[in-house]
Amino acid sequence: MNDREMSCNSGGQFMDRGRMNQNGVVQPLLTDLYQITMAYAYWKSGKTDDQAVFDLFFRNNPFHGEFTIFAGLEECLKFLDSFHYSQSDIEYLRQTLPEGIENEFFEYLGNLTAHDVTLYAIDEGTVAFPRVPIIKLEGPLIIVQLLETTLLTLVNYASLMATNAARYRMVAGKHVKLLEFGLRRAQGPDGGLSASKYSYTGGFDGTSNVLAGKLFNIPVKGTHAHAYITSFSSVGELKTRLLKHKQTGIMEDLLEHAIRHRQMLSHVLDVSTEESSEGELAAMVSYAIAFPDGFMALVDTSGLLNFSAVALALNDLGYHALGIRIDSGDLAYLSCLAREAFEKVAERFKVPWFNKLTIVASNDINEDTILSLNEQGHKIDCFGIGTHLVTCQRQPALGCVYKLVEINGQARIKLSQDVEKVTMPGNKNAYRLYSADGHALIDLLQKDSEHPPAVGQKVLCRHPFQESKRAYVIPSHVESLYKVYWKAGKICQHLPTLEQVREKVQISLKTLRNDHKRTLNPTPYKVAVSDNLYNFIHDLWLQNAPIGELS
Ligand SMILES: Nc1ncnc2c1ncn2[C@@H]1O[C@H](COP(=O)(O)OP(=O)(O)OP(=O)(O)O)[C@@H](O)[C@H]1O
Ligand SMILES: O=P(O)(O)OC[C@H]1O[C@H](OP(=O)(O)OP(=O)(O)O)[C@H](O)[C@@H]1O
Ligand SMILES: O=C(O)c1cccnc1
Ligand SMILES: [Mg+2]
Repeated sequence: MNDREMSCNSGGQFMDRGRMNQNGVVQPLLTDLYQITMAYAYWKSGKTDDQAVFDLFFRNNPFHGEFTIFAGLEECLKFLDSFHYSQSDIEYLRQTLPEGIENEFFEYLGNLTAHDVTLYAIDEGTVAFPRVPIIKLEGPLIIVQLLETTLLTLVNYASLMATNAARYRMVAGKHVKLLEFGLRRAQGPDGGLSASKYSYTGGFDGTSNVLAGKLFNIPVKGTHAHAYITSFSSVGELKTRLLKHKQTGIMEDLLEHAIRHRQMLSHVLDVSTEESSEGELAAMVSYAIAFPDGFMALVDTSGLLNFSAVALALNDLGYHALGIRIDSGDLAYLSCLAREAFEKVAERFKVPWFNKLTIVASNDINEDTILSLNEQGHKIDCFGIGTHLVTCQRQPALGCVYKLVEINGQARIKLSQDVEKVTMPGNKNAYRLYSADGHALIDLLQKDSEHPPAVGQKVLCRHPFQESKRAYVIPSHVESLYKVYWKAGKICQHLPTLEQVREKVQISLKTLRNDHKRTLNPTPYKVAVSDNLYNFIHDLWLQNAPIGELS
């Protein structure tokens, strides 16, 4: 039994604690069958030592936006590090692949590692743009081909999720807290964990997903569900009403305090005590007894009276409630109503901290809901967002692809009727050119043999396919986008923590002009090729495009 099997059998799907962890389900067989059948055919045709270059890139930004956040790199590196077919993998392949596969091939697979591969990538957490490879791999054709599907599955959802989260963060503004509540609606358990991890990367503040909290060191947060309220129908059901005073240590009847305050509050808030449910009061009292320092209650329209009564009762015993969650109705209106009520109570009962009670809102929230709530004016401090965040409702997949661009030093181009799908051939480098005010101006792809662009020097940037579209750029700063992350069997960069990647996202987004980031009709960010690469692509295109015949 190898390490991987042991770690799965010992109950943990994920290994290690703390940093970004390798998911146990990520292993060489987590791929499409055709990668392995191609590997055999490559092997049979003597291509074992062919040297290939593959680009991993996407063609369109998601969510009708003009940027994408690159995420998933660390998982890719961990995958390369552990890449190895176990005995049982080989056994399974023997039984599964078509008959007649030579035994030596299985021996070859059994000894295969990613040690001869070199991986270049842009930093995880940076903004990325269509056609600029976010990862570039060099190495023996068979192994680099075998990595395709797994790398794509590690990057596509991670980047989509991080981008989605970053967009929610942009519309919510930096002062509102964002919590990910999506596990129950996510695409399965692994989708749920990835959603929690990468929504944190993209700018969320925490998750309700406890396992994600443990594995990735993400803050875990939560309130309570409707079930807790509806599980009580009267105060008679309370097994205890007693709570120790925080300072004196004397046990007091919390319910009694709450009922007394409820009478007075009903005048202040202009709500009759008849309108508020006794079961709800019982539920809130019992929850407050369980969490006197962390009392956060789910309120329906009528719940403000009971909440305020219990919060004032807690105050009598030396505790400060945290706030409420609203999960139905008009969230803008109800949040304003709640804030107004809290302000009244703060003044009338001389409890200034009541002004600062947190108002959490949830219920099918998406980017548009937040934009609309912003327009209407609201008093929400925190959004709990599930379904639309984790399922990426507006666009459920990012279309990263993995294309062969060079083999044995020869550039390869994939032609298509659709110009969008023509690949950028050859081994390339990528640079981001910045203006004097620190904004990213353009991403420039060059042949790897070219000199990098230099600060203060005019560089011709050409649209890859439209001859007349070109511009001179004099960069104030040039960023070489690729770093070697994996070489000779080793991760060769210091890997940032999840927290650092999260910070990187915000830093990187700041370099983008606002018109690239706005939600409605954002301006496309320019991606260009050097004059040299332009001519190279078009010569190769002509060489490879068959000449038609008219008859
Ligand atoms: N002020 C508002 N502006 C725009 N959208 C809102 C506003 N308030 C709530 N919403 C959204 O409107 C939708 C209301 O959904 P729905 O009518 O199903 O909920 P509800 O009936 O209020 O609550 P429940 O979940 O209890 O059925 C939700 O997607 C919510 O996020
Ligand atoms: O709405 P989301 O963005 O997915 O956020 C998570 C939701 O999950 C919970 O209730 P659930 O949806 O399970 O039940 P309910 O809304 O019908 O009460 C919670 O009350 C939120 O409404
Ligand atoms: O803690 C919460 O309020 C929560 C958690 C998951 C889903 N909905 C709400
Ligand atoms: Mg719901």
